[in-house]
Amino acid sequence: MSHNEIASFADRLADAVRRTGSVTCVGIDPRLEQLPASIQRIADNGTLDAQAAAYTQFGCELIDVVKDRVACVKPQAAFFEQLGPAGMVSLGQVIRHASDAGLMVITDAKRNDIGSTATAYAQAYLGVGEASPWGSDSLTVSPYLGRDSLEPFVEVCDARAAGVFVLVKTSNPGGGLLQDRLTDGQTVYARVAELIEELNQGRIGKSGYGPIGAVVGATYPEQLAEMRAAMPSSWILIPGFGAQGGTAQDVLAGFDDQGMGAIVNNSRNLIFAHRRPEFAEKFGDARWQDAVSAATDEMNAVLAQRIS
Ligand SMILES: O=C(O)c1cc(=O)[nH]c(=O)n1[C@@H]1O[C@H](COP(=O)(O)O)[C@@H](O)[C@H]1O
Repeated sequence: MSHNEIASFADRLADAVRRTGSVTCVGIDPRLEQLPASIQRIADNGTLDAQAAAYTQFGCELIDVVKDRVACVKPQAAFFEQLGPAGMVSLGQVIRHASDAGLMVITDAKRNDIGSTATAYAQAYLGVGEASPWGSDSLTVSPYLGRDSLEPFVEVCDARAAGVFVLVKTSNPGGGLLQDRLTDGQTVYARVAELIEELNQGRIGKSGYGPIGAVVGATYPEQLAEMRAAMPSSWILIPGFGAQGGTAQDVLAGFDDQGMGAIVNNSRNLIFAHRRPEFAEKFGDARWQDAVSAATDEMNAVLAQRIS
């Protein structure tokens, strides 16, 4: 399929959310020691290649479990990079499997650099089908290098119907050291939001959203409300739900009045659901896929109840 024939990233994400009735994003953050025993066994010989094979198997099986339950997945590049070249091949296989399964893929690699280098990152990651070697619908990026570092991503988003999620207000406790600083009477994160809103102008699709999304943590509900208002044209990726303490109540302010415009990531509490006491007893390690589906259904239900 040519990228010229496909709808914009923002519109495809809106369609996927509507089709699945889910705003959950399943974070694919594999950690060897937390994988089910049947998957860990693949890595028994202790090599990075074997561990990468385990990550591929886990990622693909996980995708098969959630593909009809959620709109999108977010593979976390760090865990794959940690394994060297074999891990990067595994990341590519997992992205491809998700895309083939009809899921929207956000590759979480938090990339960016000076403009000319940013172009290379954008070309590498963005665009499905034959458009890019990684084949992601979207990528997380840092705004730290300024507007000219984001513009190459915007150009590639335009050319390939792709999207990015720019770090605005991150979920970690220390993010405020820089993000909350006041400059000209405005926080740094609010200045980033202003830039995102500017970049989306002229690019807004029928969903009402543009290709430049924002990352705002579930752990900062007040700032999430502030950012929803500041960026009416921006999809918000909300991480920090579950393991980091964010609740359904905390993420409500990220949605528009149609219950759209935001997706809520959960990694550990979904993908390792077989380790959570309430699911461990019922399903155990051997039925880890059932634990993932139960945890995903539960998160979908809790969010749907609050958002509607
Ligand atoms: O960009 C992200 O997705 C991200 C931004 C942020 O502010 N906080 C944050 O936790 N993340 C990512 O979201 C995932 C959260 O994982 P869990 O805490 O296991 O749900 C990890 O892959 C983080 O790298």
